[in-house]
Amino acid sequence: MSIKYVATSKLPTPWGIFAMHGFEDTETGKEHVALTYGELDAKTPVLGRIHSECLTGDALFSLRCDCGFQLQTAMQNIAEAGSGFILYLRQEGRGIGLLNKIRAYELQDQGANTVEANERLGFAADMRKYDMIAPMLAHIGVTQVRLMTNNPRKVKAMQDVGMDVVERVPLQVGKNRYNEAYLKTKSDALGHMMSEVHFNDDHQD
Ligand SMILES: Nc1nc2c(ncn2[C@@H]2O[C@H](COP(=O)(O)OP(=O)(O)OP(=O)(O)O)[C@@H](O)[C@H]2O)c(=O)[nH]1
Repeated sequence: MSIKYVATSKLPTPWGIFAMHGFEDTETGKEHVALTYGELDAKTPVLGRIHSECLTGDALFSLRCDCGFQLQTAMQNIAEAGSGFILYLRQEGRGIGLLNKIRAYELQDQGANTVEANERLGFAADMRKYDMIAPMLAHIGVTQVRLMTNNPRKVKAMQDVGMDVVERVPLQVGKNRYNEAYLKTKSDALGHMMSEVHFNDDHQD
């Protein structure tokens, strides 16, 4: 893994003006982004999130998952806190890629759950790796984190690269009639800590 910093620009959003830092994995060609807000101080715990790409949820308003809701809430929380970061990692579909995720969704439309669908396609339930986060966090100057996630594997990934995760901040938003079973499988089979996901089912057919 070789991560190269490329450039930084402003990213105005509904929640405030973030800075957007672009990185390239020169071995795989994958392009990753770190968003930062406010001043980050290596001596102070920073509110942050590692977010894996979900084109359908983050950009296409899908209600099949909670991804878009989590991303927006994380950005809002960071802006309200006055500082923070999001590492936006290009590992779509828990690492299987967009087209395979659509294949998996096709199987889920026929009754498989999110784990079974991956496995029927010959993939592990979660193929993600987090080795790119160390150079990205080093670049933005973060060492202590209040990590917004329900996923214990992300906490471990941070700790494995030497980050001090001073707190796990639950990010339980976006539950609706279309993703209820998906969230239950994440909790039952993938170990996500999701006891109190907020039910915001105001979406009609
Ligand atoms: N293979 C597969 N991937 C999915 C499905 N639904 C969502 N995803 C992907 O799951 C990933 C979710 O990423 P995150 O929201 O960062 O992480 P998480 O593991 O849910 O953990 P949190 O930090 O608690 O949100 C994204 O890469 C999505 O594209 C699905 O049904 N099948």
